[in-house]
Amino acid sequence: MALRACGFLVFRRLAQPTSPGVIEYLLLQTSYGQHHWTPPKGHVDPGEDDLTTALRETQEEAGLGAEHLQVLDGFLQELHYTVKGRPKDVLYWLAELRDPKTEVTLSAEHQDYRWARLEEACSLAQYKDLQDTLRAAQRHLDSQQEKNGQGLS
Ligand SMILES: Nc1nc2c(ncn2[C@@H]2O[C@H](COP(=O)(O)OP(=O)(O)OP(=O)(O)OP(=O)(O)OC[C@H]3O[C@@H](n4cnc5c(=O)[nH]c(N)nc54)[C@H](O)[C@@H]3O)[C@@H](O)[C@H]2O)c(=O)[nH]1
Repeated sequence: MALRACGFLVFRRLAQPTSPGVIEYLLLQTSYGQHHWTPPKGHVDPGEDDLTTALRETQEEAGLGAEHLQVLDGFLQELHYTVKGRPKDVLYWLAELRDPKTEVTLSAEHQDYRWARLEEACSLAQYKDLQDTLRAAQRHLDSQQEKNGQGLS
């Protein structure tokens, strides 16, 4: 059976005095293995539902709880890759940090974090499937912004 993990592409909007808000995505760098960068996510516990896992892992790994996050409707991406010969399914929702100044608090699983604009986030992410997911998130946010009559950078 495939491993299953769930998490959030957490983003924040930084208000700009002369231009529309800049979007930054939260990535965490693991303190083990290849020190890869990943959005907050983790394995689904037995009997746990996917969204609860995403919230729990984001609280544990970044110190951001449901009260800090606005989960967006209409965005859910599923990644499928292999870890040590075993298939793994990873689900990401998109969530906005309500107050962009909220501090991130790491656990021992991660050694660093970065708020990164799309291109930097894609460069940190390394994996094409995660890069595609970040780009899909940006398209989703851009299209929402267009509907609301505002531009995004
Ligand atoms: N000491 C040590 N301990 C480890 C290690 N490994 C785990 N632990 C322990 O596990 C706990 C974490 O448990 P949770 O938080 O519940 O789970 P996750 O959040 O799911 O975390 P993981 O790290 O298990 O899973 P991934 O991020 O998926 O990385 C697995 C591999 O997949 C590749 N990979 C990663 N992302 C992508 C992607 O987007 N796209 C593609 N295509 N590939 C990707 C990459 O090659 C990577 O090496 C830690 O506390 C450690 O105790 C390790 O190597 N050494």
